[in-house]
Amino acid sequence: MQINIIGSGYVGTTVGACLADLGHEVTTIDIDEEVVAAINAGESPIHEPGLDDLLAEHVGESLSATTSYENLADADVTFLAVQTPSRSDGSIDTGPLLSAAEMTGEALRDATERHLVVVKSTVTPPNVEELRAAVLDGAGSARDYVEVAANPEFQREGSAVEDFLDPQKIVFGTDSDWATERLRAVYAPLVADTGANVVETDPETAMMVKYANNVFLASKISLINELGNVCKEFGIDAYEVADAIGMDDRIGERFLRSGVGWGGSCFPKDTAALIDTARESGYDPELLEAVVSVNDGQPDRMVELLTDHVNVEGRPIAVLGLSFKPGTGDIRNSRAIPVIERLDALGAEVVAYDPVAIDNMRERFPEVTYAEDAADALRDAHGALVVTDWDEFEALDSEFDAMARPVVVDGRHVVERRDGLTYEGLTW
Ligand SMILES: NC(=O)c1ccc[n+]([C@@H]2O[C@H](COP(=O)([O-])OP(=O)(O)OC[C@H]3O[C@@H](n4cnc5c(N)ncnc54)[C@H](O)[C@@H]3O)[C@@H](O)[C@H]2O)c1
Ligand SMILES: O=c1ccn([C@@H]2O[C@H](COP(=O)(O)OP(=O)(O)O[C@H]3O[C@H](CO)[C@@H](O)[C@H](O)[C@H]3O)[C@@H](O)[C@H]2O)c(=O)[nH]1
Repeated sequence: MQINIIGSGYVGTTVGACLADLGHEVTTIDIDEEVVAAINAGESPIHEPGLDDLLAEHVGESLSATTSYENLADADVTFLAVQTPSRSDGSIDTGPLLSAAEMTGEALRDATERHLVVVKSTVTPPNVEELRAAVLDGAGSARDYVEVAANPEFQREGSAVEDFLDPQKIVFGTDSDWATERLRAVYAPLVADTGANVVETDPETAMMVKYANNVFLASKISLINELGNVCKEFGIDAYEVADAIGMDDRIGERFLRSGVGWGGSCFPKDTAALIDTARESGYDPELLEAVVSVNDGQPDRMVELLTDHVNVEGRPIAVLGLSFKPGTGDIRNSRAIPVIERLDALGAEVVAYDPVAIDNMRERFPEVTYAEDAADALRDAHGALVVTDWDEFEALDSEFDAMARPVVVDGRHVVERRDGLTYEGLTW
């Protein structure tokens, strides 16, 4: 099939490369010329394991990128994978996506064959109608040839390629059998390969599934963090407790890693948007508000554990890990941001290190000192905070001996306790 993907960020680039890998002819379209040039050069515009290899294999063959919407109608399906960032009230800013939807509709004005526009971006159920209208209004007199569907994406950053090519479920939200058939055809090679579960429903329910999925996982982490905070009060190791409760398959062992909390471009944004949209509809989602509040408290708790041991004012303090999780350079809503802000407010001199995310964090905090490696950050530091669970932090050992005050607050359960090191786990 011929497929267009509008938006070549984390989702669009991964989905485009993976659909090309499944045998489709894919064109990715982005308004950012640098992003388009990178893809056409076979280089991923983002750090995502496996993506460079897929681009190198398929660019110039079945995958190409452009800034032009001109030939959209030549394809069978157009996916919209444009950003939907949070506004300060928690609602999502659908502006960029609506504008892409309108441009897509306009590009289909001369369509003479049916075309399916699929929303892959995450939008709340009430936003679906707005998007439908934007595409169809854009299409004008060709509107009868165009239909809008939803196909939310469940990939995680750091394992996006693997997640897309081996999904636990695929969700089709459509208004007609024709649209369902078209989505089935897009995913047919993947379903044949993996036997993935396919959920077929309407577009609004499909988007609610996406929100419920993310908010459930964020709540699970906040619950284990709350339990972990109580464990810490009693001198109990929350990881031992989590291992035990995870044996109950009604609870499950995954997503029970307590610590400094959830960040990223999705959990914070999606939780805030669901709270906002529920409130707008007249329902007050108290539990979800508590889920956010527990998460917001963890970075401060981490800094407090350090200040229980050392005076940070005017002293170099190492912050290890800046991305919101390992395997990505993405710092959107990384827990490192409130940690650095808190240290800064206390007058500490932050020395930060991350294997991938330094350039991104430098834009956010240009005044922070960035170290070459973890050993460099730890040298002469009066304390260290481990914020991201990069594998390389597990191997740290004698590097702690070079600290001026060997105190480590571990927010991710990665550092080994050792003689001569004052070690504080956040929830253990
Ligand atoms: N990041 C993830 O892992 C993930 C996973 C599942 C779902 N989602 C959802 O997918 C959507 C996209 O997220 P992302 O992280 O890929 O965003 P992103 O910011 O990485 O990428 C968005 C891209 O869209 C481009 N763009 C903006 N307006 C455009 C237009 N009019 N025409 C063409 N391109 C345009 C931007 O230049 C950018 O490259 C969001 O709704 C997000 O919630 C993200
Ligand atoms: O036990 C855990 C698991 C995760 N996290 C944190 O939770 C955040 C999110 O992690 P993860 O879900 O692995 O990464 P994302 O790339 O944000 O993926 C989530 O958000 C995506 C965007 O919507 C969805 O597609 C995915 O299914 C969903 O897992 C990160 O800060 C993790 O450090 C924990 O603190 N403890």
